[in-house]
Parts: sequence; structure tokens; C-alpha cells
Amino acid sequence: MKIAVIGTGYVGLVTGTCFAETGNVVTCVDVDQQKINKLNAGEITIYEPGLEKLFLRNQKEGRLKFTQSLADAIVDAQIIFLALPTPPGADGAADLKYILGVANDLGKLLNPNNYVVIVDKSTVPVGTADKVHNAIVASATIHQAGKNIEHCFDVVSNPEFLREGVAVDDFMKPDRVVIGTTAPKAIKVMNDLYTPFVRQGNPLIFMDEKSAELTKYAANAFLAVKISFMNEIAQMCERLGADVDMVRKGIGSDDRIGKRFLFPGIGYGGSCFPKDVQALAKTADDINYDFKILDAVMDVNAMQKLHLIPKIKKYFNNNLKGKHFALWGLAFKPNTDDVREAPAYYMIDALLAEGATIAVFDPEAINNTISVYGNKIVYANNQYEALFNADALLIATEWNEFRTPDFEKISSALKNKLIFDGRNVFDPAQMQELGYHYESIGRKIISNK
Ligand SMILES: NC(=O)C1=CN([C@@H]2O[C@H](COP(=O)(O)OP(=O)(O)OC[C@H]3O[C@@H](n4cnc5c(N)ncnc54)[C@H](O)[C@@H]3O)[C@@H](O)[C@H]2O)C=CC1
Ligand SMILES: O=C(O)[C@H]1O[C@H](OP(=O)(O)OP(=O)(O)OC[C@H]2O[C@@H](n3ccc(=O)[nH]c3=O)[C@H](O)[C@@H]2O)[C@H](O)[C@@H](O)[C@@H]1O
Repeated sequence: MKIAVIGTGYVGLVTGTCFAETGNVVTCVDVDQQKINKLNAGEITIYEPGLEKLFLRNQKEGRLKFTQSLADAIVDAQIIFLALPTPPGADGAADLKYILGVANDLGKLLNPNNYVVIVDKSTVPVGTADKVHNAIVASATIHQAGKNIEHCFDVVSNPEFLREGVAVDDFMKPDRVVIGTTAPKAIKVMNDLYTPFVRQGNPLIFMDEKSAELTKYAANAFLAVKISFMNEIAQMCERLGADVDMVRKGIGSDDRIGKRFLFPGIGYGGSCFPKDVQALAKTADDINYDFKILDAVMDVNAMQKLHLIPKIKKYFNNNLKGKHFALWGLAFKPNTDDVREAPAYYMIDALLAEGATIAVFDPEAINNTISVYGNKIVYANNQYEALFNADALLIATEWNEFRTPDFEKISSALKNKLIFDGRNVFDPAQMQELGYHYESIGRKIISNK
């Protein structure tokens, strides 16, 4: 099939590449000229394990192309994906200006003689498929007066459930594909497109557009509830002397609860959970429904992101002025360079406000961080360099390479054998043996005092 993907960010690039991988001819569009130039030069623009190999192969074989021109990309396309940003507006609702802006452009460009399925892959509020449909028709009425555009397209909601860091696997082998449309022609096209991705029997779930749109928010909000619930259990553990790792294993082995997404830490971050929980709360607000759990989740997460700060302050008698910290991990989770809503940044801001200095290291997110913090913090070339002369090591992201470090190197570089771990990366028993003062989330404090 011939496919256009509008928006070539984390979702658009993975979507385009993976559809090319199953033999489709895909043209990705972006307004960012630098991005398109880089991609056309064979340079990948995001760090996502496994993506570069597929990107290069499909580009070489002519199945994956990049352009700035929407008009060129949609010529003869049977499917047009919208993978555009939906950032929070001032009131917390998803801002639809990118989506509706492109819908307006499509109204000018669609060919009334070619049927096309327009698929919304962005995370959008319930009712957006109708808005996109109406925006296209309104624009066509002005710019293509007299032509019968309304019958040449359907708008489908096909929310994306990939996780950054494992995006290629999630896309190629999805747990399920949710497709919101009741239009028979669109159902056929979407079924043909996705059949190669569900050969193991995972379902393609067809439903109406609104249910599909709400499914996406419900999934992200439910996962945020799960994480926040465990973060609150961790708070209880710290006060009661229980161990959250044991509680996690104890409840996770119950199939009804499941093992995944029960890891406590310094809160959830990223470009989606924070904005999507907020947007769903706003939708509830708009229809006068008081969605109490979502408000609690947002409060818990705001508190959790700064959970280590009072612990660090307590250790240093409430005075961090002049203290110097090493921080491992900047990305909002491992295996990505994405720093949007990264919990590490909340820690950096809080420590800088207390008068501390910080040296940071992350395997992939240093460049993105330089553009945010400039010379306010120090950037190390590797995890050990960050430790030099620091009063303590702080951990904000559980990259695998942090899991079994050289503890001798750590203790010889640090001023104190002191670690505050926001992702429960180390084993408290080992820390005790090695003589560290070690504080983590929901587990007992190891003291060397
Ligand atoms: N990042 C993720 O892991 C996931 C994101 N989503 C959703 O997918 C959507 C996109 O998210 P990301 O890919 O992370 O965003 P992103 O910000 O990485 O990418 C969006 C791209 O769209 C481009 N763009 C903006 N206006 C444009 C226009 N008029 N024409 C062409 N390109 C344009 C931007 O330059 C950017 O490259 C959002 O709604 C998000 O909630 C859904 C599932 C996973
Ligand atoms: O809509 C989206 O953008 C995506 O949002 C999340 O994916 P992502 O944000 O890439 O990463 P997750 O693995 O879900 O992690 C999100 C945050 O939760 C935190 N987390 C995750 C799991 C856990 O047990 N504990 C925990 O604190 C992570 O550290 C991270 O900060 C969802 O998992 C995807 O299904 C969804 O498509």
C-alpha cells in the first residue's frame, strides 16, 4: 500500500519505518526542515533501539521516503496517518492546533477521485475524529468548491500504544491494535494493513471512533494509576518498615494484578502519561464529572518526583548550599533520549534552587539536556567521571549499565559513601556489605553512620 505519515517524531518515524518493513511504500512528512534533511541523509533523528537498522534498510530499498511537502506525500496515498503533537494547552486539554491545521491543509489537497483513509494516530480527546472530518470538509468547501470531497475519505481513530525504548517491538508485535471506525471501506483497508502485525493471534479490535479515542486515554491513565498506587504503597513501606520489593512480588504474582508496571520510583514522566492523565481529567471536568482518581494520581506523582529531596536535605542537616551531587540518568526512562517531563529534571531544579551544584551523566540524553540547562550543570563523558568530588550519587533513571557498576570506583571518586537511588537499582543488602549509606524508594535505609 502507499502510505503517508504526517509528523516524523517518535511515533511517526517508528510508524513509517515499521509499515515500510512489511512492504508498504511510505512517505513521511515533517515541517522541521532540519529533521527531513537529516533523515534524507540517512541519519536517524531519535535514539530508539532497533530502529536505525530498519530505517536504513527500508530507505535503501526505496520504501521509506521523507519530505517537507504534504502535497507530494499524499499523491496516490491510500492511507494518511496523522502522528502530530497534541501537547497540553493552558487549561490542560490536548491542544488540537497541529491536527486541525493539517486537516485544513488536507481539505485543500485531497483528490475527490481517490478514496483515502485518514488515520489519527496521535492521542486525541473523544470527538476529534468528527472534528477532523468536519475541518477537512469545511476547508474543501472553500478551496475545492463544487467537488464532492465528503465521499472520498473516512477518518479513523487508531491510537498508538508503543513505549519508547521498546517501540519497534511494540509496533511490530502489538498486544492489540485498536481501530475506531464503522465505515466498511476503511475497516477493509485497516484490516489489510495490520494483518501482518498480528500473525501470532493478537487481536485487531474494531470499535467506533469515540470508544477508540477513549481507550487510549483509559490505557495510559490506568497505567499511571498502577504506578502511583505502588508509589503510595512504597510511602507506606517506608513508614511501616516493610519492603516494597517484597510487596510488589507478593501482589504481582496474582494474575488479576500482573507483574508489570508495579515498580515504584521517583514518579512517572515522559511525553504521554503526564499530559494524558491531565487531558482526561480536563475532559471529565468539561462534562461535569469529578474523576477523583485522576486528581489523586496527579497529586501523588507531583509529590513522588521530589521524594528524594527531603531525604537528601535531612542527611545534610537541611543545608545543600555548596554541596555537589553526581546524577546518573536524565531520560524519563531507560533506552531513550527523550527528556520530556523527566523526573531527573525536577530533581535538578530542586537541587539548584537549594544552592547545590550537579554533574550529570546519561548514555543518550546529554545533548537534549544541554539544550535545556546549558552551563547551569556539568556534563560528564561517562558515569564515573560524573562522580568526581561529589558529596553523593543520585540515580534518576535505571539504565542497565548503572546496575552493576564498579563500586570501588564509585567510592574512591565520591567524598562520602552515599547513594540516593530513585529507581531501586541496587540491592540494599549489597550496599550494607559495601559500607554505603543507601536510601531508595520503599525499602529500608542502609546506614553507615
Ligand atoms: N512518544 C510516544 O511514545 C507516544 C506518543 N503518542 C502520541 O503520538 C503523538 C505524537 O507524539 P510524538 O511522536 O512523541 O511527538 P513528536 O513531537 O516527537 O513528533 C511530532 C512531529 O510532528 C511534526 N509536526 C508538527 N506540525 C506538523 C505539520 N503541520 N506537518 C508535519 N509535521 C508536523 C513535528 O515537527 C514533530 O517532528 C502525540 O499525540 C502523542 O501523545 C502515542 C503513543 C506513544
Ligand atoms: O502514550 C504514550 O506515549 C505511551 O506512554 C507509555 O509509554 P512511555 O511513556 O514510552 O513509557 P513507559 O514505559 O510507560 O514509562 C512511563 C513512565 O512511567 C515510569 N514507570 C513505568 C513503569 C513502572 O513500573 N514504574 C514507573 O515509574 C517510567 O519510569 C516512565 O517515567 C505507555 O506505556 C505506552 O503504552 C503509550 O503508548
